[in-house]
Amino acid sequence: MEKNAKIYVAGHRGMVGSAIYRKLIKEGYTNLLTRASSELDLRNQQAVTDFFEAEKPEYVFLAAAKVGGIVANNTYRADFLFENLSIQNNVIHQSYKTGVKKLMFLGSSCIYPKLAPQPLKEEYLLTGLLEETNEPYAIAKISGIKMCDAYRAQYNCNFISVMPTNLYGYNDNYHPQNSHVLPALIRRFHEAKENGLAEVSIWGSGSPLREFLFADDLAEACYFLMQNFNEGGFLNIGTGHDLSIKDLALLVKKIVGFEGALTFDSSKPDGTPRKLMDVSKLHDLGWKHQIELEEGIQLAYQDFLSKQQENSPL
Ligand SMILES: NC(=O)C1=CN([C@@H]2O[C@H](COP(=O)(O)OP(=O)(O)OC[C@H]3O[C@@H](n4cnc5c(N)ncnc54)[C@H](OP(=O)(O)O)[C@@H]3O)[C@@H](O)[C@H]2O)C=CC1
Ligand SMILES: C[C@H]1O[C@H](OP(=O)(O)OP(=O)(O)OC[C@H]2O[C@@H](n3cnc4c(=O)[nH]c(N)nc43)[C@H](O)[C@@H]2O)[C@@H](O)[C@@H](O)C1=O
Repeated sequence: MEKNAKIYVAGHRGMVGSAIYRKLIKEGYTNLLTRASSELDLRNQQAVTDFFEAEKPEYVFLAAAKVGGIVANNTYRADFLFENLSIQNNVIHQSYKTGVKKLMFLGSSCIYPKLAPQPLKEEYLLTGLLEETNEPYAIAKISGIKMCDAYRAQYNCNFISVMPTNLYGYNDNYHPQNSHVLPALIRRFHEAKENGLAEVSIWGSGSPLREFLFADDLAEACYFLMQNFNEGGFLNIGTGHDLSIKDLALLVKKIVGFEGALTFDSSKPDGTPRKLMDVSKLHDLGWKHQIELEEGIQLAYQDFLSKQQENSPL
């Protein structure tokens, strides 16, 4: 990508979009295009058409989506399907219509079958039933991959797809019910420590295994792949290591400095037992993560605390 290329970062205010935006600024890109959802609702087909015709970006990072944890996915099933299909249909189609040179679509590790062999290889897609709690979101993400491939086949569009594992980092979503596990635990342990609570409740059994990649590492991978990956299908992006939710909780507990006990709330869903990404294709291309989990959680906790002090919305 030329340094003065017009690059649209869709979702630039989110955790992933803001990390990609920071990376592009650091690399000296001077012509970045952004819109908040309040300025441009990507579910609105006419608004997206008008925007692309007026702005004609050359490159697009599609990091705008309706995103949330296991309970949010299972509660707002229709919204996760409709909003994500609308956003990606509009952005991918208008990218084709206006001649975008390259687009990156961000999917998620939830696309894989619930009980696929581990670690998950890209070829395991659509080889089994999906995890029920996030099936709508997964169907939308699988559709995004297939749409990029269909536009490559029919219109020769260079639209690539990447599948990140669970992410965390700066500007994460700390909503008590709708967030993912890692930010949820940072907030819950912090508030328990501040309020002198005796125990903290962890959703589910604590037995599921999850892999976590720091969002700025993901941004590095997205930048690397935007420069070096020009094929159909998709690539896993992760660390290649996972841990149990119980061990994650004990790590967050230690970092936050909460000294009470853990309890496990079996009324909440465990979701997929494990979804460790096979990242050998990405490693073979020459990229590997840099930020390990303990350091990443410390960085995320500092960001959480700074936002608390600013009283900015969590
Ligand atoms: N977080 C995670 O663990 C993982 C995330 N991903 C993927 O990464 C991408 C980004 O996720 P993440 O950064 O965590 O999500 P966030 O919720 O932090 O950010 C999502 C962004 O999408 C924008 N957005 C949502 N709806 C609309 C809309 N209707 N019109 C315009 N913009 C909209 C929001 O804009 P605004 O702020 O202006 O409202 C927001 O900035 C998604 O594709 C997600 O599937 C993949 C794997 C794991
Ligand atoms: C990225 C990925 O993220 C989601 O899938 P998920 O990984 O299952 O999501 P999660 O982070 O919410 O849960 C992981 C595990 O953690 C346990 N857990 C414990 N305590 C809390 C807790 O307090 N909050 C949450 N959210 N989970 C908790 C929880 O019970 C589960 O066993 C989907 O968006 C999916 O579509 C997707 O793409």
